Amino acid sequence: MTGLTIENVSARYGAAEVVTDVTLDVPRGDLLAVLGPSGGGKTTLLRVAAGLHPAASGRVSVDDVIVTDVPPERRGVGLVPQEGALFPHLNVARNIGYGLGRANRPWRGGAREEHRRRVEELLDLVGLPRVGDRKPSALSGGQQQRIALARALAPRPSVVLLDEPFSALDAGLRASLRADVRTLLREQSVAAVLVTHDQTEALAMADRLAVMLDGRIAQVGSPEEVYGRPASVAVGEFVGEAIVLEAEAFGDCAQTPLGKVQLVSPGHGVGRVLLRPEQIEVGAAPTKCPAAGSFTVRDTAFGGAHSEVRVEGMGIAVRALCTTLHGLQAGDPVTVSVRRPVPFYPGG
Ligand SMILES: Nc1ncnc2c1ncn2[C@@H]1O[C@H](COP(=O)(O)OP(=O)(O)OP(=O)(O)O)[C@@H](O)[C@H]1O
Repeated sequence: MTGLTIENVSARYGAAEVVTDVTLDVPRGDLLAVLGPSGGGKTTLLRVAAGLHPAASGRVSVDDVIVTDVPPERRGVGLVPQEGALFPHLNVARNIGYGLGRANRPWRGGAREEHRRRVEELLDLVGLPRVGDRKPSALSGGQQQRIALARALAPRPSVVLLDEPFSALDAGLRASLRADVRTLLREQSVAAVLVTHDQTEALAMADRLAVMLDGRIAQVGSPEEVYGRPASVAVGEFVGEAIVLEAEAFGDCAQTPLGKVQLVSPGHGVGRVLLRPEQIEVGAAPTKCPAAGSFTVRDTAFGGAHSEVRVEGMGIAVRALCTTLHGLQAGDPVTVSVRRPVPFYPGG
């Protein structure tokens, strides 16, 4: 199943290149999340894919057809922009109808009936069957984004591009809407690209995750790969909380302030390792003869499924996420170890 292919695409505003040599491939039914800091070029990349901004070089294909020079409405690409995407003066049905491209065209044969049926089908699809007559202002933020999605899906595109579609919604609504949208996009078998700077959203929704830093794709992989084996410290620090420690590697292991750690692939010499708070295991230290170089608890915070223990020692302070606090309290001596192998990045 082909979908969207972006090959060696660069894009500029005047002399400034903001997207550099990007290559990405999104099969139908898959969702690729593009995650990156503000100003990294994510929106510009989407606009190039949608045909709303010219590529300075490279090419864009939809279902194996090169569309780099095809106008937006003929590319088979739907766009769900950030908030405020609906026309306020049109009711919901007409907003969706706009996506069907009926503007200024006469009705012929059963076209009117067919159009009405498709709009109803789309309203059902996004779970809002009875709001066709309402104005967008009479809908909640989440409902408006569902309608924006229905409008994008109306002409049965091969590709749907979503530009921070949930950014205006509160956390609870966001979580439920993103699960619904994910299911819907998969059922419709479209190739979807979601642009976001929200790591949780990207990790939760993506089949594959691309991290975009300074206009370039710094890494593409499954969410687990990118989170667990970031290609660089910069990627690791952007995708989730990172603990970066000085290290000296000797083969499969490295010496760090948290003791000896196992490496995901062999390394040598000085550099850094990157780990996640849930990889740190904290245990009560023997009180009679505590080992030299042990750690003490700075503070704890019970958090239900995951509690937080902040420990300090050996000149560093780290935050560990644990499933239980084991009765630990501030000032308690503890031992600290690292679960699972960690990536090593050579260099001072
Ligand atoms: N119309 C424009 N004219 C000139 N420069 C622009 C224009 N739009 C964006 N830029 C610049 O291009 C760079 C990339 O912007 P872009 O909006 O693609 O980034 P982004 O990763 O989507 O950011 P955000 O997450 O804040 O939306 C930024 O430096 C931005 O200032």
